[in-house]
Amino acid sequence: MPNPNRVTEKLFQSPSKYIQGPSAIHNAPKYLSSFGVAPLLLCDDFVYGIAGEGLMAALEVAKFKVTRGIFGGEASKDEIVRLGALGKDKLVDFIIALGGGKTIDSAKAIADDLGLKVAVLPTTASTDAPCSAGSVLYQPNGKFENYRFYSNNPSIVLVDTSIVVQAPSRFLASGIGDALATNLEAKAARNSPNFGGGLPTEAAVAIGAKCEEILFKYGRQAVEANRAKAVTPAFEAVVEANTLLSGLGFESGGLAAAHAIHNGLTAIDNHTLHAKMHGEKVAFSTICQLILDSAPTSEMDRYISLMASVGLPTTLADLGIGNATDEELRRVAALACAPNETIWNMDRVITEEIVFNAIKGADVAGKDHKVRTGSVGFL
Ligand SMILES: NC(=O)c1ccc[n+]([C@@H]2O[C@H](COP(=O)([O-])OP(=O)(O)OC[C@H]3O[C@@H](n4cnc5c(N)ncnc54)[C@H](O)[C@@H]3O)[C@@H](O)[C@H]2O)c1
Ligand SMILES: [Zn+2]
Repeated sequence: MPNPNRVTEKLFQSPSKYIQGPSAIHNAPKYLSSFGVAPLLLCDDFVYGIAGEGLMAALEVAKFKVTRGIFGGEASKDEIVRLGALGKDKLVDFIIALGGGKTIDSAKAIADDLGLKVAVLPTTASTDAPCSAGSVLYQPNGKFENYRFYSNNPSIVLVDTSIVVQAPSRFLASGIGDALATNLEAKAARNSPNFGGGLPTEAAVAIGAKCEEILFKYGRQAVEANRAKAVTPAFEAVVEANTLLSGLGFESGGLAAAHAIHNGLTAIDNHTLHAKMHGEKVAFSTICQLILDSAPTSEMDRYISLMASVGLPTTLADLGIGNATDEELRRVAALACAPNETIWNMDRVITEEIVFNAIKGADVAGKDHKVRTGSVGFL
């Protein structure tokens, strides 16, 4: 019987404009002039100090009437309602997100609530948040709450690499962990609808592959450049891979097991684990994805070597849960297999038992790699 619900059309979505370069923030007034005259500038106190103050001054010179919204640190409903009320009260006509993934996710939600456009100015290259039409929301205590999807992507994403290079290299490495999952998950989810509800286009497939190519070519070199605070061509390439290519690649390509297992890890209550960055948890989960993909050892080694070379976790112990019991890992697998999870985008047979075994298989693959290379990691 033909399935009447089967999606047949392809769909690709993206921000309207992406700008990246050293000192790009100086051109923000020019790029933002078509959006309105009274932005709500959302950033936390730390980011205000390193970039917000300068941006605010430049916008005021260009005659924008800027309202500063001080982001409290969690992408929670409470925070979104509080800052949305501020924006409404001050009659703002567009939103600017300046900061990391949580600031960006909150700004997207505020813009959607107020029916306004959002301009995203990431100050780290640590996640896929800048380009996507979605937010990951949390409870004020940091527990995952829900995903929220929007009909539009951010209108503009502007990345100033002179600011991003000032961030600790752990942020760039974490972005590499997140971006390394993109191509593998898109390949595993090739025949399932993407986040826009259509099938992946050839462009999305090519973007995922290009993203991965750049990470293997320049990932380690970029992290070293970041440590030296040097904006080099390798650094620029990896910032683009982490931010633009991975963002477009995951949203229009699709996610699979790696992000589902990342979400499943919240089933374990462990402080060290939860202090890990998004991309660090995704890195280990990507090894699980490789196991489920039946990747040969040589292929596993290629990914694990890159992860290890930039300090990403490759074992459960690296994540702080080396002593996790089978019962705990089964809870991770169960959560990764929740009905709405992206793991179901995969073509292969998936059960909680298969995922539990993949987690154990990934852990021993990471351990085996450490023994063979004598590496101890430096996280
Ligand atoms: N919406 C999406 O598509 C998507 C995709 C992936 C991840 N995410 C979300 O992104 C969030 C993680 O984002 P994150 O890793 O950027 O962390 P984050 O937003 O929590 O930021 C971490 C810290 O970095 C600081 N910071 C920002 N810029 C800095 C700089 N240049 N130098 C030094 N410190 C700086 C901030 O002040 C903050 O304290 C998670 O909530 C995750 O769920 C969203
Ligand atoms: Zn991610």
